[in-house]
Amino acid sequence: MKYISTRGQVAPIGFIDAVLMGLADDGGLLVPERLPQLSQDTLQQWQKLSYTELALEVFSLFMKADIPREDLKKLVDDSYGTFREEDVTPVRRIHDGLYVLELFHGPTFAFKDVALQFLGNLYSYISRRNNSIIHILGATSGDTGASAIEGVRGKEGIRICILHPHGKVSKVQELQMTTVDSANVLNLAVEGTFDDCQRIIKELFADVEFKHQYHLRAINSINIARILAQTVYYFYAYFRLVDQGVAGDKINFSVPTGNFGDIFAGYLAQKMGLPVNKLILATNENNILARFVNEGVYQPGEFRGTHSPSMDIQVASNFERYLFYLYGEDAAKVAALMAQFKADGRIAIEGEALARVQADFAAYSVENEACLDAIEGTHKHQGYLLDPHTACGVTAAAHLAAAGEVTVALSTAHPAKFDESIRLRGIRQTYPAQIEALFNKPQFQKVVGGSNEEIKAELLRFF
Ligand SMILES: Cc1ncc(COP(=O)(O)O)c(C=O)c1O
Ligand SMILES: N[C@@H](CCOP(=O)(O)O)C(=O)O
Repeated sequence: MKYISTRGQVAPIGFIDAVLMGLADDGGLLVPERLPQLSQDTLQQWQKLSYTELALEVFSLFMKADIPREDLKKLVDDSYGTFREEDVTPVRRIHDGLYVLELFHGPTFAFKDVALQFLGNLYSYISRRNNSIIHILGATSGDTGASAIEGVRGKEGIRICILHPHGKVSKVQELQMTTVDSANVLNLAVEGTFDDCQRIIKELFADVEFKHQYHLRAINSINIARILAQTVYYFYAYFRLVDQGVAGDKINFSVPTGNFGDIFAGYLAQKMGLPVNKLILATNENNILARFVNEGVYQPGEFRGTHSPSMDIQVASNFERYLFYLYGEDAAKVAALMAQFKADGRIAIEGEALARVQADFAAYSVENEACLDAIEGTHKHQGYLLDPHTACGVTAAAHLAAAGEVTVALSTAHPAKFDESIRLRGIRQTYPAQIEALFNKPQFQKVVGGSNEEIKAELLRFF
């Protein structure tokens, strides 16, 4: 399998080169040259596989030309061996129409671990195999940073610098990132929003000379490995519902969305042949993506601090990957649209293209109080505690799933990570021991203003 850029100016490259390139050198994003098409027979054979067996099959489709199967198996086993549940991503029934796919049983209690445990091990593997230097630069609204740091802390040949918006992540997220006392970890707390952090790293990656000179690598979902790893649990969830005899022909997935990575993984799974009815896109009040689906206008609005801070995102990285498929893999069209977005700050579509978007996704923007209502209601009536991001997905499903449809809501974080929001409705929870332990540890982070030059200087000192 080769990988190409959404903007068409990168010659096809193999999987390992795609991982190392991160952001495509022409400013676009890498995607598989062609998507595998799964037959009914293959889906039937996969039905009985464990999570790790399934991951190995899916990964093989995309990576087998670059990584021998026994090495890939070891990477998969090591990555998912750190999860607290044997099932890795178990599915729980909330009621007949609603199931929750728990993606938070990894080391940092968020769905990011599913891809980042793998990517951390993969970087280690590449570093050993190619004797290459891995300097990771990432931006986070809280979960990616903690997960990426956990994936590579103390690993030889790897250094990681993470930018997070100062004071805009939850206390547990901040502690998870900043209590890691390791010489290969640098936390920069930027005076700004997540969008500022993401813009800075993208501009630094776009400086191809700088990127190559300092061996900069990405762990955000601009890295295609992240998306591919996240497709696995859509298949796994579907198979578990089939086991329980509730899947019918097709099921809905409801996905809390910020950077458009997680739902884009579901979109790819569907394009590969997974029987999906509706892909429900849930946003919080930072609702650029819901407005795009419902009105056809992609334009950042005013930043809102919400109860689901990890989704306080205006400019969604993976949107460009979706445009590529929306316009029939026409890279010139994508390049023109992204140039227009850079110049005008908006993209507007209508007619047939908008109809295609609305066939691909149903979207709902969840207001702050509605998010808390869902947490309180589900806790009271079903005895299940949702985190605020998951609560956005559950709320969107309640609005957009039709009677008789079955929806799997992706549960992207453990509620303990967002106790500030949950307490607002008088709910008291007990922290898992690993999270409780964080409160007694010293923190290591540097607050920075956030100009590109300042960040560059920090990187040069660190790398
Ligand atoms: C807990 C949580 N839920 C949902 C999301 C949204 O995922 P994505 O950015 O892949 O759309 C994020 C991060 O963005 C997150 O950390
Ligand atoms: N919510 C994310 C934002 C970064 O998204 P990514 O999927 O591109 O890494 C976070 O927790 O950092």
